Amino acid sequence: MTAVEFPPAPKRDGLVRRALRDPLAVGCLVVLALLIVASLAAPLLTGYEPDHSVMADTLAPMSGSHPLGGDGVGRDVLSRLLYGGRTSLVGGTLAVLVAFAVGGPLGLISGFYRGWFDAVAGWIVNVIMAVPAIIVMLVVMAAVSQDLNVAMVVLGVIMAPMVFRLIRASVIAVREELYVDAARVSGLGDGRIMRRHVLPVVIAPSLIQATQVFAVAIGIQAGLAFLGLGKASQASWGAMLGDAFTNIYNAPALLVWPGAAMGLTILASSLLGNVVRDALGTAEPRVVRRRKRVERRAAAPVAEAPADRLLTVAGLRVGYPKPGGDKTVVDGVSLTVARGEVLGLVGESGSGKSQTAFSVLGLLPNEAEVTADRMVFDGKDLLGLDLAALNALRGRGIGYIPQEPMSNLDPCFRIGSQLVEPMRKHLGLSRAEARAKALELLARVGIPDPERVFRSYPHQISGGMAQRVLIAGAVSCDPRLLIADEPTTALDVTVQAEVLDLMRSLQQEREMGMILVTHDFGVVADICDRVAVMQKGRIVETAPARQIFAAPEHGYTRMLLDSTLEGGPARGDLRVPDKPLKEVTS
Ligand SMILES: Nc1ncnc2c1ncn2[C@@H]1O[C@H](COP(=O)(O)OP(=O)(O)OP(=O)(O)O)[C@@H](O)[C@H]1O
Repeated sequence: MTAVEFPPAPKRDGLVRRALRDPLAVGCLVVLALLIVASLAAPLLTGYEPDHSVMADTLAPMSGSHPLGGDGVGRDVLSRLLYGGRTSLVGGTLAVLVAFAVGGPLGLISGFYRGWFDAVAGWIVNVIMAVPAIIVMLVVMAAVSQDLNVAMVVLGVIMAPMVFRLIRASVIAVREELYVDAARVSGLGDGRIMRRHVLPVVIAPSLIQATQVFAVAIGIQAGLAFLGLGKASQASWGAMLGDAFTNIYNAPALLVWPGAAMGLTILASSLLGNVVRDALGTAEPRVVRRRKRVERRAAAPVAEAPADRLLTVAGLRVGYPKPGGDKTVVDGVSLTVARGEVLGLVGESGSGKSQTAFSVLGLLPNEAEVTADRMVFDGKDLLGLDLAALNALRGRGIGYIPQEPMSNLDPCFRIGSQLVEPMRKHLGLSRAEARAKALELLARVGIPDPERVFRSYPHQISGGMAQRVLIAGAVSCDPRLLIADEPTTALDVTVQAEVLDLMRSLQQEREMGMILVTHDFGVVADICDRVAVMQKGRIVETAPARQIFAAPEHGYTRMLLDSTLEGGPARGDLRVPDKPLKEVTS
């Protein structure tokens, strides 16, 4: 076994700790905290009510009793500044809360489920965005309420589409990540996938958006108050600016205090958003790789199958709508897998192997048109299963080993937590039991220091290790069928052989059926009992492995074998595999 070098497991700091290392963030937080504390403590810091007017104090200079002087109608400027801070901070917060309460859930659901909900939500959002925001607020303030807080609630609704679009885009990006597919395959339901994999990714851009909405809301609120809208008794920085503007030649200093307070608040919250973005490393958009999702049609009646039959697929077709006519990528595929049998699905790139495997897992994209005469797993009609039943089956009944190990582990979570979660759900184990089983499995798949790997994040282990972790995860809930999609392609040659050995021994020890998708006849010779050869979406030949190597019938199979052998012998003597073959009824 290859020795694996572990870098020392660095401790990942939380967002707050990372942000606090940045002096700019500390400065912004101090400014915002001072503003909040000062406005909350207004009654303690000044003895004047903000709308208490004394004619004698009109444009009074700074003094002991009026530290910032008096305004144009004899009100204490300090008092109005402090109480005005309340109006601005409360208004900004209200707008943020409403925008996220409306746009957040809509964006999450639209991005995650798409379909009709996405279409309807998108339409509503477009309508809201077409409405001129300032006119709506002017109408509301004129006809409904003079309260600036009401205007901020309306502003929140008007800004909700921005939040909706951002969250929807983030969710769409993350749900196309392979580790979300892997979580789905391990049988986790939508709620858990949303909580564990989607929300952590959405939080970062949401925080940045929140600071922007906050800053914009404070600016708009000040604009409304500057125009003279809002209750006369409601002190605000905008109203102070309006008052200062009318006295700009007599007392220009009156502009300074509300202007500085507003500028500082907007600057601090915007800069804080930037710091959060940098701390979370979200400056670059995530790369979208591919997406798989289930779409099922009504089932055909299920016929009796032999007792040792684990999987029957008959007449499977997968097509994708294209402008010039549908593109059929799987065309009438029929195959069977017996208990404890390894079926190799071979063929050149693009022949439809993965699409066939993903059909069984129910992980094809929404746009895929999937039909089959029959798809039965262990007596259960897969075509008739709803999403919840399919989730219960994946992981527990059918395990999946993917092609790209690193992309199938969520970089945000420790390996241990990614192994423990499906076991707790499917096997009903306690956290301690699941942990013990995970450590046992990590040792079983040949990981030299299970405790350490359990505590590591995916980036701290090698590709070969990650594939072993995924194999441990795939068998953790004791599935009866394992689907492995080119499980060694992304690994170097020595590790490939070890991983194959591991898969073979696990398969034999647990008597699992297996579909092994590969284009490598060396792998077929190593592991497979039977082989189905695919070309252009069809199975052109199915035969026991020995027969395929000794006497391939189809010209395409001969061509594939010749091309494999051209560069020299593959692993072992491919034409005469020495392992005993199983008798299989197909
Ligand atoms: N979402 C999609 N829309 C349209 N065509 C698709 C989609 N996904 C896959 N295909 C097409 O389906 C065909 C079969 O793809 P599949 O991934 O099953 O091939 P494969 O035999 O597994 O090849 P490889 O070994 O390269 O993965 C390919 O031509 C591919 O372009």
